[in-house]
This record gives sequence, structure tokens and C-alpha cells, in this order.
Amino acid sequence: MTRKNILVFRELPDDQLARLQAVHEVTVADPRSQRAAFDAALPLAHGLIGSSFPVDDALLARAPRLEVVSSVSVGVDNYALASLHARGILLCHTPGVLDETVADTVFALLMATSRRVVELSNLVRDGAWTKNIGEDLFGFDVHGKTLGLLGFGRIGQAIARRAALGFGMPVLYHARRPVDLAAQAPELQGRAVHTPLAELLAGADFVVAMLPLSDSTRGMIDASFFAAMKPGAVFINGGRGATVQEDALLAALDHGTLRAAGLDVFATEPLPAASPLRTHPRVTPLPHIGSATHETRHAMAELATTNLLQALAGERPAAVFDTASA
Ligand SMILES: NC(=O)C1=CN([C@@H]2O[C@H](COP(=O)(O)OP(=O)(O)OC[C@H]3O[C@@H](n4cnc5c(N)ncnc54)[C@H](OP(=O)(O)O)[C@@H]3O)[C@@H](O)[C@H]2O)C=CC1
Ligand SMILES: O=CC(=O)O
Repeated sequence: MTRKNILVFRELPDDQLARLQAVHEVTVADPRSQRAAFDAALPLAHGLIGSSFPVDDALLARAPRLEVVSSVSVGVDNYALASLHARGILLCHTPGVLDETVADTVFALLMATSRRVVELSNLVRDGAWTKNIGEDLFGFDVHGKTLGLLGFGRIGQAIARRAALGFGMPVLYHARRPVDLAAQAPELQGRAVHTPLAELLAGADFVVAMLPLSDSTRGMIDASFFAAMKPGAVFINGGRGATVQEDALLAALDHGTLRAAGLDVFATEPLPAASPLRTHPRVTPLPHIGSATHETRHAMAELATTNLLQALAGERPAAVFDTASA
């Protein structure tokens, strides 16, 4: 087989890099820190692999030989989908291998916000645990409360399983189409119910957004959304930051009835130092760590590498994103 040129734009584990180097010519160059090397390799590249960097129209215009882009992520909002589709460039991603880990992270945020884990841990660290804590520092139960899920795909369903089967939580979910639970998630039959958004927001004690970022979801979590939430409810975002209007979220915390927010994702990442979300007392912020365990990040890199090798060999990769659907 002809050796092709691969440009790795975000570090890969050594064993996956070795799989690529065994078959192809590989350049590793992070466009943020090794711009000149990246720019030199891009026009020759047949395949790109990496994550967390915008592969936009301008970048694609400088990559005339490109056949495949393999993202080490499930979300594809960093990619110029229309141009990829128009040029017939395959886009691969990593669905499925991170679902359980991301669902764990979302549950960590549910627990942290409702039981005030970070705040009370800091109280101990600060030497302020001088007597039994009083009601002013009590939390709220998670078990038995109602969970409202926005997005009920692979990860949403993994969150719903934890909530319904582990925590006895009724689950209301919102997606554009109801899911055939008998076929896709029989264990959630009778436990998760497709619900109109207004009804979900009025009934849920925890609202978890697990949405992709697209034209239809950008900014959809706005002031009217927060105003429609049950008083005292908690908001968690594990999907993409730009689905939320962050000013509206802050207003709901400061002037509305939102109890707390747990956020793994932000409209701008890393979160700017000046963002009030960084230090708000009722916000638990995380640095986009949904899938960040050793096991899962390795599984993502392995799937992305397999996708790329398959595509460059002229085979149908294991996980192709349908750019025509965007
Ligand atoms: N924090 C992190 O580290 C991570 C974040 N993510 C994010 O989570 C997203 C979801 O991943 P995954 O579960 O695998 O994706 P899926 O494609 O399996 O699920 C997406 C869900 O969102 C629903 N949805 C899409 N558009 C809308 C809309 N306009 N209104 C209501 N529901 C909508 C879909 O249903 P329907 O099409 O019927 O509307 C579906 O239920 C990723 O795209 C990524 O952005 C993923 C991994 C890690
Ligand atoms: O945000 C992470 C992803 O895999 O998408």
C-alpha cells in the first residue's frame, strides 16, 4: 500500500502513533504551539487526526490532498461540515466508547452541586470546620428526585440508566424524536418518558443538557428556558457550552430561582479568567473533563486511529459522521 501523509494535530498515545507510523508518514504538529511545522505539513496531508482545534474552511482550503479527518472526540462542532461534505472528505469520530465515563462525570456534577461537595470540602481545608454544620450548609437529596434530560442519545441514555436504576429517579427526556425504548434501551421502559420541553422544565429537579452543538441547539438554553424551570432546580451542562446563553444562566442564578449549576463546558474554553462563572459561589465548574480518564481517552485515541487507518486503506471506517445530516 502507498504510504500516505498523516498530520497529527493533537498528541496521540505512543502505541497509537506507532500504529500510524508503521503504515504511513506521520508528522506531529500542534497548530497552537508548532504553527510553522503544522503549516508546512498541511498542504501534503491525506489524513488529519486530533481534537479541540477548529478545522474550518480556511484550514481546509490549505489542504488540497485531504481524504479524511479523524476526530478524537464524539462532538463534531469544530469541523466545517458543509465543506467536508462538498469535497467528499470523510469525517470520523468516536461515538460509544466514552458514554459511561461522560455519564459518570455528569453524575459527579449532580452530586457535587446538590450536596455542596466542593464548598464543604473547602470549609474543612480552610480550617473553618469548628462545630457541627448547621442547616445553612445542608444540601438536597439526589435520589428519588426527577431528572430532566435534554438530549437522549448515547450519553443521555447512560445518564438515564444511572438515574433511574441507581438513584430511583423518574426521568423525563426531550429530543426532537422519541426513542424506541423497547428496541434501544429496554431497561428504561416505564422509567424514561419523552416529554415536551415546557413540561420537563416545570417538573424536573435537575435539568441536564447533553446536547451536540448545531444550528438547532446554539443558544437554545436561554432566559425563557431558565424562567420555565421549577423553582430551586439545578442545571447541569455536559454537552457544549454554546448551547447555553451564559448571561441568562448568571441572571437565573443571581435574580431567578436556579439553585445551582454544574458546568463541564463553556461557550469559550478555557474559561476566560474574567468570566463570573469561574468564581460564582453556586457554580461548580470543571475544565471539560467529561471523557478524561486514562482508559477512555485511550479508547478514543484507539478508535480514532482505527478510523483513520481504515479510511486511508479505502475501507469504510468504524465510525463515520454523516456530514450530509448537518
Ligand atoms: N463534556 C464532555 O467532555 C463531552 C461532551 N460531549 C457532547 O455531548 C454530545 C452528545 O453526545 P452523544 O450522546 O454521543 O450524541 P448523540 O448523537 O447520541 O445524542 C444527541 C442527542 O441530542 C438530541 N438532539 C439533537 N439536537 C436536538 C435539538 N435541537 N433539540 C433537542 N434534542 C436534540 C438528539 O435527538 P434528536 O436528534 O431526536 O433530536 C439525541 O437524543 C456530543 O455531541 C458532544 O458535543 C460528548 C462527549 C464528552
Ligand atoms: O467533548 C468531547 C467530545 O468527545 O465531544
